[in-house]
Amino acid sequence: MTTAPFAAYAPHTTPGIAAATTDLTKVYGSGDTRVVALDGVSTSFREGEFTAIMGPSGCGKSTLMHCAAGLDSPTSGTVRIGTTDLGTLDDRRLTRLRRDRIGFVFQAFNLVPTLTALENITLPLSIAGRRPDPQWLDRVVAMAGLSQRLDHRPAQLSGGQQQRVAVARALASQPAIVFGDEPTGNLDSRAGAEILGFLRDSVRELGRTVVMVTHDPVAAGYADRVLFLSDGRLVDEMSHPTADRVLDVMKAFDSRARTS
Ligand SMILES: Nc1ncnc2c1ncn2[C@@H]1O[C@H](COP(=O)(O)OP(=O)(O)OP(=O)(O)O)[C@@H](O)[C@H]1O
Repeated sequence: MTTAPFAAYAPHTTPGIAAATTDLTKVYGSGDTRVVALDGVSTSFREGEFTAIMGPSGCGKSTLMHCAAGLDSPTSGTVRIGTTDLGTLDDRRLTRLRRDRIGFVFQAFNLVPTLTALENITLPLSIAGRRPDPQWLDRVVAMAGLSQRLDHRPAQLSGGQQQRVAVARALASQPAIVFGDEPTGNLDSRAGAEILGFLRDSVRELGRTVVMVTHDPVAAGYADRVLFLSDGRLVDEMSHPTADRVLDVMKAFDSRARTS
């Protein structure tokens, strides 16, 4: 395991890179309450790749995801989505970029209860005044296994089905990258496996790029690559992960935390 600050891939505007961070630092508070949540994180997310971000509680996973997705602004460093440096955008253009090029899936499904599944899936496009591409939408809905549920409202769907609606909603605009923050955190293992399979298929079959924060080594085992954060720094990376290998790295974090 590497212990020095870890730079996974060259963080430049290389073709084939969906998003990249360079020397990303995020500091919350000041004085006695100062917390360095991210401490110089440089990494990139290749197009058509599924990346999981893992690490002990409080290591900065959500902060990294929120900064990379333009939901939070870094203290210093840069974030690029494709070739666009988010630091150069005013609020209006940043909002538009998030709407048009980024999909989000959170632990809470965040569906509108009065809308049907189909209306929820197409809501961001409707708000943007865009019409969904019918062929794309059909593929996403079929992949989500929701073809027979499109007229149902969220209360008529299981938790797993609701999260599948949320993933379909994230994919509906054909985003350059989808960010997930613990997308299986509210689901039992079977429903979670369906969501993870759906995210993986969206990468393999639809060519999307997915970045997911998770605590769960089984979830990370669905990814192509796992980045490990510790104390706001990237400390390791694993390609072609398995749940067992991820668990071994997480146990090493735990034992270091106990002995330090
Ligand atoms: N708004 C905030 N104000 C102050 N400190 C914050 C804020 N958000 C996060 N932090 C701190 O920054 C550090 C990183 O938090 P973050 O939520 O990114 O970690 P995490 O790895 O996602 O944690 P968890 O796995 O527990 O969700 C933590 O020490 C946290 O307490």
